Amino acid sequence: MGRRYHGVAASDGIAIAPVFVVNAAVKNVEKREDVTVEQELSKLEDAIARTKAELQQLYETANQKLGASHAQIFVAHLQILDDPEFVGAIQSTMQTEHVNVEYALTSVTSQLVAIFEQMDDEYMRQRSSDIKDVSQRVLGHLQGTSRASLAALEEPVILVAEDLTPSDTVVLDKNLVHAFVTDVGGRTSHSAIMARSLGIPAVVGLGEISQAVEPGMTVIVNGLDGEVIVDPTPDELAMYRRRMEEDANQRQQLQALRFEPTVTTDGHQVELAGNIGGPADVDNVQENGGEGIGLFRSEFLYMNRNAAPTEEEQFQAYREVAERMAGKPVVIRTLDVGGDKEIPYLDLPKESNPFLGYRAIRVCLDTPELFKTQLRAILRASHYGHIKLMFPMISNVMEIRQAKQLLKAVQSELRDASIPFDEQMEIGIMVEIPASAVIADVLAQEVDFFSIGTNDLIQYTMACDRMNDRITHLYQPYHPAILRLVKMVVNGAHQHGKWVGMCGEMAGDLTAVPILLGLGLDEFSMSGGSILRVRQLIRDLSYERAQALADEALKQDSQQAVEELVAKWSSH
Ligand SMILES: C=C(OP(=O)(O)O)C(=O)O
Ligand SMILES: [Mg+2]
Repeated sequence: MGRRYHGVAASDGIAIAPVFVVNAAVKNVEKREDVTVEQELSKLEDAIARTKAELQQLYETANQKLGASHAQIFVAHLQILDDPEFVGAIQSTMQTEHVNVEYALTSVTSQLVAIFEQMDDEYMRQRSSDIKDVSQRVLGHLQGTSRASLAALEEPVILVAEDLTPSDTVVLDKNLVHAFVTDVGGRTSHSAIMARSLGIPAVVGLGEISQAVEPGMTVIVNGLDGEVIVDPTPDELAMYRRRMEEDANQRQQLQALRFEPTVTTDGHQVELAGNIGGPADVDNVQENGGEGIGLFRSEFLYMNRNAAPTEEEQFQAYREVAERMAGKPVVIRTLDVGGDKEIPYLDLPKESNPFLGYRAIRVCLDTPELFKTQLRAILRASHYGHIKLMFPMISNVMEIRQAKQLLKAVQSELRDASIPFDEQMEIGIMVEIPASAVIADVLAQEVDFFSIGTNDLIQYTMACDRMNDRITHLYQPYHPAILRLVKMVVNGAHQHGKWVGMCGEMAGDLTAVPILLGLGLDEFSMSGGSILRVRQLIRDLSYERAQALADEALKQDSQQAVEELVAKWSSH
């Protein structure tokens, strides 16, 4: 038997390929004083030239795939390599102390990082992480363990890493990277979301898998069950190759449903949409028959850069998505920063309970200039497609009113400037805090729609951190309390003639879907790869039976009882 590891099933599918270890941990740097300074200087020059070439390539790939705003970070990194304070300091350390280049590089880096980290200015503090990043790249070239080769893969591989950074994932070629496997992370971490949007299998949160494999070893990644098999036996390989084939056949067959409506056997229709983090993810939603974008996580536009994206940069991204969706709805969620989503340049305070703290709409209402820039960009883009606006983390009616007040102010500025926008744009909120679910009937009078964010709703209802792997058994989507809250939200919306969707992970969960359908959900939004399977399931169901199932599920005493009920129900 091969060695088996269990982690979080982050993106489904099966892959078999040799391992490519990303950034095989940079080896420890020793201080050596028996060096020839000339030689060390020339090694530095060479490593810097290679790092520049690598950054240039990253810049071009990012610019092409994700747009200028995402590419900007690499320009900043290139500038560091031209900065005499950095390069000059490394050279003079080698000359005055007669030490090896690796040592000079790491000691200058730590000195600069320490200086920058103490500065009051957040922008300057952010520079310290850029310097660390650039220094790692140069060191990688000096030690021959660079991440650079990731951009120049030639054979299919499975990436194994402690974690993958946005600058790694930007350059991935999904034809060659067949899966991801990482030590850290959960279903909502960056690498997991990225894998789902690329449509490749991934297992994350595996502990120390990056230490347990050697480059070139064969591994099987089973993203359906969250399992990784290292060094599989011929029997295991044969079995998983068969499963891969079945999986591929099934996907092929599902393509027949790409342009079909999602309608039950007794004629009840719902909408299936996709979740995206930016324009690059639209393809995957369209290839899988998404009827719209149910969640555009706009915070991804703010990540991996040194300053907030300008109005124009945001406008271009929103407009591109709206145009490519060609009249189909695109729900853009305003900035949801905080919790696990860090954006260093926004200078948010460190908090002991960040998920219960200063995040999302709370930050936006408190920094109206930042918020209004985004609202202007979204409104301007609304002229080019069917955009809907959504506010995250709403807990009370006052937040909605304040946000709408700011929106009104921006609308009137645009009118004054004769800039066109969609006057009828729908305004909705995420329902992801239990308080909002309970007063959904009240909130429904303030908005056009709801989208239920179960990723947060479950963690807040169960008092169970969604990132904490010690308590995953308490993170229970089918807990009757969650089902009852969903029911309250659906009823609250429908009572006032508003539609209600769900964009948390639960919307793509095949066990939950029949119950959610029966509870009356109008729209289901999920990662692109899940859409067709959910469509197939719903097209085989009767709405009447699903309603009876939902009624029964609400009466159960536990998540386990609900699971048993669904299993029994499905087999009839
Ligand atoms: C969709 C949600 O938002 P996010 O995962 O981005 O917090 C949610 O909370 O369910
Ligand atoms: Mg959320």
